[in-house]
Amino acid sequence: EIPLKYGADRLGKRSDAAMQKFRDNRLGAFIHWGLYAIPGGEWNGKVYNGAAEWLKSWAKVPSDEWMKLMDQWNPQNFDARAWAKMARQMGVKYVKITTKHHEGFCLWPSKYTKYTVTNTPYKRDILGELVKAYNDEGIDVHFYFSVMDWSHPDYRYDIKSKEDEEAFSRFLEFTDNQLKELATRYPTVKDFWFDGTWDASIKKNGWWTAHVEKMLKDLVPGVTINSRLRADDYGKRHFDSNGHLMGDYESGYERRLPDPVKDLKVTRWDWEACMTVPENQWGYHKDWTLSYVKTPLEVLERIVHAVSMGGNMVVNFGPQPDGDFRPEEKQLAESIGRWMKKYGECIYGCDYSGWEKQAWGYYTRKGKDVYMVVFNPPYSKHLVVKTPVGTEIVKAVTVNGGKDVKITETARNEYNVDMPDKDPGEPFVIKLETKEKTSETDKYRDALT
Ligand SMILES: COc1ccc([C@@H]2N[C@@H](C)[C@@H](O)[C@H]2O)cc1
Repeated sequence: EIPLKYGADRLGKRSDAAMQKFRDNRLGAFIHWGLYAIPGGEWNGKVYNGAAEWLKSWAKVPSDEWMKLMDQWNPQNFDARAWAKMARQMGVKYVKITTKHHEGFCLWPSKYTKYTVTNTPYKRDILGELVKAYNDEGIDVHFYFSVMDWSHPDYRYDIKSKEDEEAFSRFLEFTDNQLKELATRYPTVKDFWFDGTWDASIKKNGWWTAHVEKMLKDLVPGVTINSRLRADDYGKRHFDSNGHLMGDYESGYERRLPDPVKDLKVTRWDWEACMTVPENQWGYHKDWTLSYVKTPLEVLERIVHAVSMGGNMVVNFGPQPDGDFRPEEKQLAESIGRWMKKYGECIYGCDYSGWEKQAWGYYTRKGKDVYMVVFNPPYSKHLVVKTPVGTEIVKAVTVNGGKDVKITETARNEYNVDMPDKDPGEPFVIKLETKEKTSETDKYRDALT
């Protein structure tokens, strides 16, 4: 292995209680809320179909002009407790909030910049109110933090001169101060999810990313940090130059998921995916007709897909400038919540089963129980299940019905599991209780070929 000073500081998954809680949570929500919600994708009468939180970039708006949006930041319908109730009803166990996105506007009253909620007509500490409201509902709070900050004169995309070096060193100190502020003002924070860390300037300062991970773990015992923060001695990101994951969980699956057959390697580490409901909108965009918008069923399938491979899924919400949510997002939260209420035991605290995926859907596992989450009912009316050698199915029951399901052994380690006689009309779940096979004589005979 290559000797590294700033590579992975741990091999294998974290096994402490805080990480287990991160893992057991499985389903989270993203909140992308900032000045970009005010224009909602439109600038000077032109609607841009790129991601709304990047409008400043698409419309080439200078930062001082963009920050004038602060004078319009006055979300009169903002109600942190209503947001937290919506999250609880959706069944999310944690919420990741954009404390500061690339634009540099802070949802908390930071002392280190004038670009904060304090200097707006609204004044109030949005982040503080949200942390309290979510925690009061038993929901963990994670902080999204963009290192890249378009509002800061000392930010550099690359380091090409002594001047760059001095400016960026000031910028890294500013960033340290903001992170210490977040960790001390909001000590119940459970995770920092870093973004805006792909530039050469960061890759040339891998030491700093290792320092940030250590600083936050000293300030907030148990806190988790995503892999996207980290760069090693040679600028390698996410995985260090020896191929070891940095940070506590892989965070590269943004608007995409690992293939359930070809990418089984991801089951070796912790990972968390995040997704948008339109094709590519994180912040509020006034016109959702510009791209395909996923149905609740399509969102649900992605949630189950992630958990079936040992990952978490974070579903994004882009609140309106008035502080309320658009109807499509309220309906999505309700719909997912109704399903989670009935079948959530196949999600929370579940992991990769190690079983071979079948066409009808996905497996998840909790201890010796394996869940079949059926999205595609077969014409044969039988759900084919292949168990690993040495594992046998003792019993099958419907989740949210508790009805026994008939299983027929059809070959060695193969079973037909009957479909419920009444079509549930929605993705449904069968729980398989398994046990390790006693060594009995095997009545099956392989063909001689
Ligand atoms: C250059 O490509 C991107 C794409 C998305 C992002 C940000 N990551 C997502 C989680 C959102 O915050 C999006 O703005 C940044 C750069």
